[in-house]
Amino acid sequence: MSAGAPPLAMTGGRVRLDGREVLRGIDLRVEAGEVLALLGANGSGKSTLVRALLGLVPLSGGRTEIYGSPPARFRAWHRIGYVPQRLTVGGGVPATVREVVASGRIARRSRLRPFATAADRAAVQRALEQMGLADRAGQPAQRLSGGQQQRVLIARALAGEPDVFVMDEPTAGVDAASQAALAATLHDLVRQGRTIVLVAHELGPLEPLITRAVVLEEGRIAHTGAPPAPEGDCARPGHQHQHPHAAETASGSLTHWNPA
Ligand SMILES: Nc1ncnc2c1ncn2[C@@H]1O[C@H](COP(=O)(O)OP(=O)(O)OP(=O)(O)O)[C@@H](O)[C@H]1O
Repeated sequence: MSAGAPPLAMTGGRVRLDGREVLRGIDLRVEAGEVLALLGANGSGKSTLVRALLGLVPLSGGRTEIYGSPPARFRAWHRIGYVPQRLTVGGGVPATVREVVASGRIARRSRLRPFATAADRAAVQRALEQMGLADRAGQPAQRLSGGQQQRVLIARALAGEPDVFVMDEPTAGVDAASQAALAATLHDLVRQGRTIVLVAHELGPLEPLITRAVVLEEGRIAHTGAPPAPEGDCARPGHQHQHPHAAETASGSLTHWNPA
């Protein structure tokens, strides 16, 4: 890990899946304190990109670094909180909501401190409360609804108190009240200087937090620029944010982007 290296940096990143090039030369550097939204149509490569940034999908070309280290050599995983698109923990195992959320602390364990501490328990409880799950802590996670399970995954990442959150569609299937709770929680984290990368189709209440938007099209970065500005019609209550203007570049508006 090199001092001053950005949290995430990919250069010429390529990913091939089933013989098809899904990412085609991605240059993306995420600076500390940014709140980056990855936008784009279904299948444009957003999930693959966040997974590749974390080394969960191997690159077929280019390179990617986490705090200056290739993923295979990166060790400080407690600095990274990943919220995958779907529940991937507890499959077949009747883990409770609290157990799943507590698993977010595991990367903080060490040989010297192998057991859960009071600080671990407090962080888990705080994360459960932030995501409105405290009264469901003892329930099997598998029996929760899709939106509730998504909140469990967010709480798991929050519990780890990472420096960087990488969230793949954190608001998908999550009700309005929980989206607002997530926005408030992320707002606090941003004020504390945390870095957030999130994939989204609909930014909803997260929109004011976004500092940069990157739009993917068929595995390439088509546009990058300022976050959507809620003005005029967009400021109307109930406006459906489809955002063809989602990422206005300094050099001009992004009129070509049409979300699927
Ligand atoms: N394991 C895999 N094997 C083969 N192809 C895959 C695999 N995972 C994803 N793909 C393909 O890669 C492309 C990009 O998928 P990805 O899930 O990254 O898109 P996305 O932008 O996140 O889409 P969505 O908005 O629907 O979540 C798609 O065409 C998809 O079919």
